Amino acid sequence: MHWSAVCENREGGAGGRGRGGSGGMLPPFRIAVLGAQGVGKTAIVKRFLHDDYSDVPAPSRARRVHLSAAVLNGHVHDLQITDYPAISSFPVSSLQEWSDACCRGIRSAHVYILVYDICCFDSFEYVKTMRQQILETRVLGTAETPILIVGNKRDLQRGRVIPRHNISDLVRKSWKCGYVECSAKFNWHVLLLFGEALRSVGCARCKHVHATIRFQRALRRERCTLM
Ligand SMILES: Nc1nc2c(ncn2[C@@H]2O[C@H](COP(=O)(O)OP(=O)(O)OP(=O)(O)O)[C@@H](O)[C@H]2O)c(=O)[nH]1
Repeated sequence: MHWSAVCENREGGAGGRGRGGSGGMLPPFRIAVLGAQGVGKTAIVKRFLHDDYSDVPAPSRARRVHLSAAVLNGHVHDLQITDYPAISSFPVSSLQEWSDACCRGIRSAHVYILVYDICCFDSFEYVKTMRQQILETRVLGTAETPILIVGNKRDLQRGRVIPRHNISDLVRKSWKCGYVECSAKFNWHVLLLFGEALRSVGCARCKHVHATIRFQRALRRERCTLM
């Protein structure tokens, strides 16, 4: 068994066409990355896709859609990772979603990655509110969309504003969500968090082995190529 990933550099506002419809490939996993301004959403995505990082802040005004593909046990899965700017609220209806260009596609994500900055209390409050709004706007009777909470800037651990165990207990035990702390700057646990996200989507072909382990194994064997 192996896990490797090949990521393309197709980016844009409209999302483009995935490869899910062709050649019998599976439909794309849509991953939405949300969080308050400056928490490091773009840095995380950039680190994951391009192994690149910059200390220069570049505030996003529009959402950015990245298309990539993961090869799982010989099957190609399209990934659509959307890096959203800090939205003021989660759209309550499809109409609201489509009337705000920043929010397009947000309600149909397969997994939400909610990022906060471990040194910024307000950014955790943002995540709390966003999670609540996602739960409230979910269409009744539909399957739950997994939510992964991510504490970024782990390298600034000394400036942490809420003890890790408090957050992790709340998130894991009460919210029943996954929790990962990472540093986009130092590339700590970035791969792990995307592995968690994919695992939570319930990828049929990776349910027996933790997706993260596959990523890491693949990387060790140099089977994972990020272009
Ligand atoms: N120390 C440290 N700084 C980080 C880390 N990740 C991001 N940053 C810095 O935080 C700032 C904001 O990062 P962005 O990736 O632009 O944050 P964002 O959430 O995409 O911001 P908006 O798009 O404006 O909402 C930049 O100066 C980054 O260099 C990290 O892991 N550690």
